[in-house]
Amino acid sequence: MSRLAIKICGLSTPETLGAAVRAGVSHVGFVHFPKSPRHVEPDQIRALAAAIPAHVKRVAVVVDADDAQLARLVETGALTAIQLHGKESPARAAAIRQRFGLPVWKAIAVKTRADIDAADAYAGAVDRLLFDAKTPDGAALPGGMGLRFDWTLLRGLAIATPWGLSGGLSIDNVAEAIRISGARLIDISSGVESAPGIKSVDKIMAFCKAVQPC
Ligand SMILES: O=C(O)c1ccccc1NCC(=O)[C@H](O)[C@H](O)COP(=O)(O)O
Repeated sequence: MSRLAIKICGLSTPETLGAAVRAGVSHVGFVHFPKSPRHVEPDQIRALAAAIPAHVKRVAVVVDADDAQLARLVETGALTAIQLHGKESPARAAAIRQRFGLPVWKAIAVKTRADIDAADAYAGAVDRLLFDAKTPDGAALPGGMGLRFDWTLLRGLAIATPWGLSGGLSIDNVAEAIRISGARLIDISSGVESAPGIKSVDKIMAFCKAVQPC
């Protein structure tokens, strides 16, 4: 079985980024969305990414970003993928992949099985799907809220597009989430924070340790 991939999302300091790298993550995520407490500007991403070894992939997280915003992020030269976390259509996702020449991930907001089924529309348009919990109408953010969905909805999922699990994961529940869902990539943000936007070195370490036996 392939090694489990871990993405820590919403990193914004050299200390916590370094902890994630030491803990063995495969991916780090930089949120570029001004309403988020985890928001980072392209210059910060460039500086932060400079200290990351090449084997750790760097994902920019955006919400319905226009081409100008995406161009500023891609021009940092720091990214290995773009994660679309808004209401981007399959056609828009495919156009972004074509225009910017980077792998594109699409976050799928999940509450019911119908949401998982609807992800089929992105086949061929994106490189990875990230199943995340649907946030309530009017929520401040479309992600990073610590909400989870019914992981059994992913059991036995047979789709060609690589996928990952996100939403409400924590040190205490991640092993169960992996066992139930069968995910081989997991993504976490608020579960390794001491306050919104403040990542904890200790929690990052403990989370990665909790994943190791899986
Ligand atoms: O984290 C944010 O602030 C954020 C803001 C806007 C769009 C997406 C955002 N996060 C995306 C992620 O990939 C999070 O890791 C994912 O939603 C899981 O978050 P959590 O439930 O807090 O682990």
